[in-house]
Amino acid sequence: MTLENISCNKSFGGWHKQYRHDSSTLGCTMRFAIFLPPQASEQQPVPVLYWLSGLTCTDENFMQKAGAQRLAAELGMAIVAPDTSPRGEDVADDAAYDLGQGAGFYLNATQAPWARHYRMYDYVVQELPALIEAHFPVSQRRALAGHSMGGHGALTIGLREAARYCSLSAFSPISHPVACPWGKKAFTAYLGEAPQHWREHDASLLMREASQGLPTLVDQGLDDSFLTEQLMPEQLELAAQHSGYPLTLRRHAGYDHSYYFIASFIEDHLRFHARHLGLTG
Ligand SMILES: N[C@@H](CCC(=O)N[C@@H](CSC=O)C(=O)NCC(=O)O)C(=O)O
Repeated sequence: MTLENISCNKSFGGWHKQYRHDSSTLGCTMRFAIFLPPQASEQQPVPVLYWLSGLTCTDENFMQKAGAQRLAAELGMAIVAPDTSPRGEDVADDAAYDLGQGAGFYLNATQAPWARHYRMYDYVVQELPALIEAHFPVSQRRALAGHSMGGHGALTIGLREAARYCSLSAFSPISHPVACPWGKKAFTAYLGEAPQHWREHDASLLMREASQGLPTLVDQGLDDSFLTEQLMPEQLELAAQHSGYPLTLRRHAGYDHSYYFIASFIEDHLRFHARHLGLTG
């Protein structure tokens, strides 16, 4: 598998780099970003936090706006940020911001015209970590986090693939997509109209049935314009209470849906993951 390096910037003693590669899972060329802390070496492979971004994002939003590099460098944690969908002229798309390119919803589509390329679940779970672990000085200790659509991705993937991760976190996740407009629209297009095929992509439904769980931190701003109609964190909370899932859900007065909110609390998420990745006590 060939990786093409397209940018390289020193940051807090480590390196922020972007790469392009041909994805066999998605059938297109993909871009991702990686932050490697100064500690990373073949002798000392470091654990990795995978960050899944939200609607309209690329690999760049988190890396440029969240302000995670200083602490990741201190903790000795790599961060990988993939794109949010397959990309390219021959990849199906939609004019709306919440479907198609930039809106992959971290699932494997089953419906035409999406099924050919939209396989972000397999890309995030299998292809990307295999690529990262083969080419960079990182260990197989992984954590998963994300924002909004990416929070939905982090929670649903972590709930279904618990053996692959040490911890999960999310900012403002789409917590109950089977019941919100973003989720219903995307799931109808990608998975078809039958809601029984949607269940395994709904964090609240998965959490409700979970028999064991990963330590999970969720932060939600109370001035988020998407809170009531799209995000529904209370459904996640009810599900965790039902199954005894180890969820910590925090609500923050005055914060909205933006990266200003993420930047305000990213330190807590990195320290939370560092504990569960074995970097700190
Ligand atoms: N109405 C906006 C919607 C796009 C938006 O708010 N995107 C969020 C994620 S929303 C859920 O997944 C985001 O992270 N944007 C990028 C950023 O850098 O802030 C629109 O039309 O764009």
